[in-house]
Amino acid sequence: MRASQDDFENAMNQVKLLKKDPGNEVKLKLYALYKQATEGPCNMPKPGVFDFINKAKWDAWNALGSLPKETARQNYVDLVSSLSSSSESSSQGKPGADREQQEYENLVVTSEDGITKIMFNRPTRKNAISTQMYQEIMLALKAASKDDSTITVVTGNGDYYSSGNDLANFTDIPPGGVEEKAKQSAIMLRDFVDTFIDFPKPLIAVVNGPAVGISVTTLGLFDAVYASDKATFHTPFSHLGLSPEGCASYTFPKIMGPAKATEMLIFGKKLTAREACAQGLVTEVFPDSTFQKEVWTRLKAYSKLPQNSMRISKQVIRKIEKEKLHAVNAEECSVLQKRWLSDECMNATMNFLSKRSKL
Ligand SMILES: CCCCCCCCCCC/C=C/C(=O)SCCNC(=O)CCNC(=O)[C@H](O)C(C)(C)COP(=O)(O)OP(=O)(O)OC[C@H]1O[C@@H](n2cnc3c(N)ncnc32)[C@H](O)[C@@H]1OP(=O)(O)O
Repeated sequence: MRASQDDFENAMNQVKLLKKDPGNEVKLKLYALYKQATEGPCNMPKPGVFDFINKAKWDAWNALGSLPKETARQNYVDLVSSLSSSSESSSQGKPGADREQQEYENLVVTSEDGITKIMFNRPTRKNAISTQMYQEIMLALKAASKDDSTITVVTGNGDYYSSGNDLANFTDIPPGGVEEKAKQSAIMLRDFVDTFIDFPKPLIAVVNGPAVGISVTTLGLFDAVYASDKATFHTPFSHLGLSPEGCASYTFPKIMGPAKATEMLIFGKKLTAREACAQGLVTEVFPDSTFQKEVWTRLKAYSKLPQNSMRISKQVIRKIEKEKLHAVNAEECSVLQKRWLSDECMNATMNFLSKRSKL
């Protein structure tokens, strides 16, 4: 049966009631189907390359070609119905699944044997960190800081640990324009990094594969970093017209000395896991074939150590640096707010997003 105009209007109202943000890709699809259903094929002039948000909308609408209005209306209703049912089922909770703490879109968070594991879960995007994922990581870390686990582990699902900031974050421009986006992003980034600085328990990175950008810089704020020998560590900030974040401008020179930090943070030299270990960024490297088994055996043993003692020792070790780290974080975010608006950064991002050029 074809969707009626009433079904279509009901679906439009349902969209506003969704409990979970469906993400940019789905929102673009909804926009395109709505336009096609109400106006027919896209006949607007194509927006300029720097008009990111309108160009993305135009592309999505234009991609529907000559799809009939009735089919677009039906597809819109079907899509909203699938979103409504998945958001209902995820808000109902899962009886018996008490180890899984909360549903996240981009993370899998589990607690077992005194260990809370926060796993990045966007393997098809190499675990690139979307705006929503930054928020989810902050929420998961805040929850882990209060739960009864003794240690917290961050790792990645799939072949990458994380490819860093999702460069599509640059396309989601709010009505206030790109300056407003840069301002909001600087606030978000500062909160994100503050969450790592203030994390009260032993925080351990299990780096299962390559790490890029912010997923590398934040390692300087972890208490231990275990890496597979397949992992690499890459901070291509100059290539992207950017500057360091995650307190790396302070932690990296401190960890590896200014000369080695310069090679990474300014010249974008990619380190192997063994090189990163020799520089002190990584605690220990394991052969990939035995990585998971060896690391988790070790972590399970560490998680049995007295909880309060570990927490207090971390506090003693980190206390003297905390204020400094917060100041460094604030400064890095303020510098980045300007870098994001620079031609160097805009061109590098556009280059990646249009040609998918690799680092
Ligand atoms: C106006 C102001 C807005 C500011 C918003 C910023 C908010 C906070 C910023 C915090 C600062 C952080 C800085 C950084 O992290 S810098 C590092 C950014 N990362 C990159 O530049 C990596 C880009 N990716 C790549 O170079 C390659 O994808 C990679 C080498 C990682 C893997 O190559 P490979 O060939 O093995 O795999 P694919 O490229 O085919 O990847 C599969 C698909 O995943 C997509 N992908 C991967 N990484 C990213 C990414 N970081 N952002 C967006 N998309 C990514 C890739 O495009 C493929 O997609 P398709 O299958 O659709 O082509």
